Amino acid sequence: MDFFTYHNGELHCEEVPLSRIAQEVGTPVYVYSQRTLERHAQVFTQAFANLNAMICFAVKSNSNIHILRVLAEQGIGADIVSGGELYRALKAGIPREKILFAGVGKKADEMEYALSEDIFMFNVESMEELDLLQATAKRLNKTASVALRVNPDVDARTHPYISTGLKENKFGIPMESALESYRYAHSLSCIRVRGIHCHIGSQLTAIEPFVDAFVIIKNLVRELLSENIPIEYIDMGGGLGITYDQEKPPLPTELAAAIAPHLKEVPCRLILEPGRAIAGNTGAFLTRVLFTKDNGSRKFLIVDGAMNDLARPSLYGSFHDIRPAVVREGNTEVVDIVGPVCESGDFFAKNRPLPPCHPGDILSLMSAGAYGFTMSSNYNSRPRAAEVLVSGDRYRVIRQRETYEDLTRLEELS
Ligand SMILES: Cc1ncc(COP(=O)(O)O)c(C=O)c1O
Ligand SMILES: N[C@@H](CCCC[NH3+])C(=O)O
Repeated sequence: MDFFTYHNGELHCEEVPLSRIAQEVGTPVYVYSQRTLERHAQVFTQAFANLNAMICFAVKSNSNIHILRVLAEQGIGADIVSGGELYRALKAGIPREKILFAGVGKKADEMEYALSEDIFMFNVESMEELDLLQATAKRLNKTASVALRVNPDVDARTHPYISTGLKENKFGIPMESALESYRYAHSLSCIRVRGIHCHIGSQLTAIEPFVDAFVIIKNLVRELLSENIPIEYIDMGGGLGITYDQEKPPLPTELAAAIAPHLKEVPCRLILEPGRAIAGNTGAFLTRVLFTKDNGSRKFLIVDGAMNDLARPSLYGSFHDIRPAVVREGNTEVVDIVGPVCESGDFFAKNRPLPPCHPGDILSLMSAGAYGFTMSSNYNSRPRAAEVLVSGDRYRVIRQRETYEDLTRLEELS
């Protein structure tokens, strides 16, 4: 459920008409609904409350510090993948004891930063990484709490670019060597083994892959415990999908119910790292129609947003619902919605039926709250979009639109 709805033919975010934001802040612009964000955080947290799960939001999905602050107020922690995300999480007031550091390629300076901030846990993905963490912790006279990320070889049945739990993927430690890797980790003086981590992919719309992976992990945990290797936490990562189009992903309560009987069999606390399920449907991306163009066989709407602002359609062929901010009467037309970037891959939708649109009209690309702004770039020297947070009948800019000066600021060397 979200709070983007039409009133009298005008699309609103909570009580604010999107056309007003477009007019006052300009386009392209990301608009987030605080009420939706809070609701999603609460629904997710409550679904797993009986299981006493720790919820760490995947900062990569939306890293604006104002969004993170809203989530921190809901008691949510952070799953980070870089020093930059750690900086943001701390700045947003996420308590260090709720911060997990994941990722296949952590650098020594990032480990040093995280160790000096005493974060909760590192999710380690290779033995070389473990050695570097041991050496770094030793140098700083610290102990690093660790979970090893294992790769259960389970098919998440999602887009291949965001499937991470198959043997062919770069993520995690293979199941065959997991036991041996844990024994080694347990022997290191500055490593405290505390958990096990697994994340099989993103935008999952079936429950079975989660359960299959959980059962594999549970069995491994039993083996580890029998060797007196202490596993206090099972971190199942993120991955729960959302509805972009017609998908019917499991509800958080359904996922909780499916995992609960297995979790009972081991003395571990559950950790989850949702990104999209919390942030995805809290955001919309607004773009203005610049021109229309009919080349005889196709009709194009050329808009002022582009693949640099919202990469998902170009990158994965993803579907985002597109709604006019103000609905015009008239016959539906089938159009390609494309941006100004010099690539044919710069499109938001192809062959999409839309009500009639004219230059100046505002279109809203829905479900853009996760992996939207965070994946944006300055390609074609396009300043990145502004971000706005709506609460009730008010809104505030939570990230200013970049300027031309911002584009060259770091190149001014003398
Ligand atoms: C380790 C890890 N945790 C959590 C997430 C968040 O995933 P999602 O946004 O699908 O919940 C990701 C991204 O897929 C990830 O790689
Ligand atoms: N960027 C991807 C999700 C990646 C998940 C990263 N672990 C998307 O937009 O769907």
